[in-house]
Amino acid sequence: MSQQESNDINQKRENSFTDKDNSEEQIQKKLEKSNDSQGMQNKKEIFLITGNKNKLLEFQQILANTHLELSSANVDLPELQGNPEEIAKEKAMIAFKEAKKPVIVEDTSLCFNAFNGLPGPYIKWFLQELKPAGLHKILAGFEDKTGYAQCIITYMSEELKEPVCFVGRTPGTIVEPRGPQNFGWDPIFQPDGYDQTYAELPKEEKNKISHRFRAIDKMVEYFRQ
Ligand SMILES: O=c1[nH]c(=O)c2ncn([C@@H]3O[C@H](COP(=O)(O)OP(=O)(O)OP(=O)(O)O)[C@@H](O)[C@H]3O)c2[nH]1
Ligand SMILES: [Mg+2]
Repeated sequence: MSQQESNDINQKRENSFTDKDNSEEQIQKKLEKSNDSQGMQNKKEIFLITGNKNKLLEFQQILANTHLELSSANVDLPELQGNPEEIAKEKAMIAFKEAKKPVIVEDTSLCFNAFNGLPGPYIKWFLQELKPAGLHKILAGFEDKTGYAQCIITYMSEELKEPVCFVGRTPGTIVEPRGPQNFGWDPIFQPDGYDQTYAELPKEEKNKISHRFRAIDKMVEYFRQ
């Protein structure tokens, strides 16, 4: 990477922390507030930074009966380009630098096999412009409608040289939208073995088989040791 490219990336990071809702001061306030929820005993605290309310809700539901106690801060972290693991690791490094304490972040991909894994980590921007129905339509010219949902949770702390990743994948098919439209691409993702989409499934069912559940399960094991 050239010096200029490296400067540009650093500038992008600086800018993302000086947006009006995301100034360094605002972020520090949010992070300090989250420290108030400490003081739990016999439970290990994990600190999640995400700007996505629905993700946070699923984390809370899935972790409810585990030895992990979740606290969180609502910050939409910058995401650089790269493959899903690179993006997730970089996101964790930025989060750790800001939080100055052990932190987890999560990055979700929706991958189409006909597109060799794209849109992948860029699904957020595709979804924003095309909506779930348009996402299904872009596969019209392809016979293969299969894909997978992937969640990468990344943990970073002072003891680690680099972030640790926990990857969860759920295979499925991209279908016409069915079910409530309140969470992302849930209405177009039908997991293998089910005739309902993520959106149509009761939340308890989604949380037993989802990409997020599978990644969280690996993380819970890691923290048990
Ligand atoms: O139907 C869905 N079921 C899910 O289980 C799910 N998990 C994430 N998403 C969406 O996929 C994109 C990921 O981007 P993403 O990982 O960068 O998330 P984000 O930017 O919203 O939050 P964060 O990065 O602050 O944590 C965003 O559009 C999310 O809304 C989901 N949609
Ligand atoms: Mg994001």
